[in-house]
Amino acid sequence: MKELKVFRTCGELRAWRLEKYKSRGAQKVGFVPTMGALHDGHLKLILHAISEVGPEGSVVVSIFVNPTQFAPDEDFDVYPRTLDRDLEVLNSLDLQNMHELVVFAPSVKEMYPSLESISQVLEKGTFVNVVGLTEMLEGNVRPGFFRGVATVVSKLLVLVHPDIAVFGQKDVQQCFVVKRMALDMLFEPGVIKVVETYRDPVDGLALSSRNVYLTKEQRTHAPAMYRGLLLAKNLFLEKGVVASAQLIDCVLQELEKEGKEHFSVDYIKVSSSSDLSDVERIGPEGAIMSCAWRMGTTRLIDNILLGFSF
Ligand SMILES: Nc1ncnc2c1ncn2[C@@H]1O[C@H](COP(=O)(O)OP(=O)(O)OP(=O)(O)O)[C@@H](O)[C@H]1O
Ligand SMILES: CC(C)(CO)[C@@H](O)C(=O)[O-]
Ligand code: BAL
Repeated sequence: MKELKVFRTCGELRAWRLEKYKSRGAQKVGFVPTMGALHDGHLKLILHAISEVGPEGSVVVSIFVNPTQFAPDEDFDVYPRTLDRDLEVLNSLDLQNMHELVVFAPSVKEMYPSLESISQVLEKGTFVNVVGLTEMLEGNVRPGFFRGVATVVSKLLVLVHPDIAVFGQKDVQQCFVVKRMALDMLFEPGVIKVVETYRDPVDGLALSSRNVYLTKEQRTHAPAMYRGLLLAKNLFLEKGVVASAQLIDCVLQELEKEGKEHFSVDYIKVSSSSDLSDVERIGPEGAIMSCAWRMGTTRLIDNILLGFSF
């Protein structure tokens, strides 16, 4: 079994990356950014990166709970931090088919050296902001969220300089935002790859680090949202229904059947595949149907693609 390399500082990661360029320039580097508390959804992204870089390649997995994407009333302080377990999970992967796996687990001070931008009171510091694409859906409910994501992802891309960086479709708006940021900030064309959502094989609930917050009862009700999304997808594909209101109603009916008191819905929307604005009818370019809801204090998201793919 090959040893994992674990770097805690930007300096160590930079030095490693420089060595890669110097030694064998043709080796590919894949990158999977995460906030840790690794689950099988993350592992799918890592396996995807491993298969893309090939046996000579390296994959960097970052584990960093990024303070700038959490609002003051969100769960930054209690977000699951399980680094030792995460390292065990990564160590147990079969690494025979690849050159090396690197974990980058920096401190907040490493990623935000002036510490200015992490202040929730001061509006100071350096940020990357994707204006447009970030104000609706998740951005409407979590103002500042995508500014934090775009900022940290651009820092990480600068450090790792990967050939490919892999993101999960579960966070569909994040995929749009990161792709646009990479395009506009002149990162390598095509560097951002999106991998489909990995779901519980039995009931289809999208795996998420936040699922651990669900009570047993909430967990049994949670998959109804995905069932609703699938029924809507079926209406679109089999019956040619393109009216957003009808598709949204189909999801709401499924929640009603499950008991709508279990779901506090933030939004269920059908959005344009070019700029994520609301659409009334789905055109030939397809659309994204996405939703966010709360079960008690836990907030979950999910989506399906209708006639569109990344
Ligand atoms: N079920 C999943 N299938 C595929 N990718 C996923 C899945 N869950 C998370 N990811 C992806 O993993 C990457 C890291 O996500 P993150 O560490 O925030 O995990 P998470 O489970 O989404 O956590 P949270 O519940 O806090 O949103 C992101 O690109 C995210 O889209
Ligand atoms: C991309 C990311 C690691 C940036 O902090 C985070 O938003 C996530 O885990 O999806
Ligand atoms: N998975 C996206 C990170 C977040 O929800 O904070």
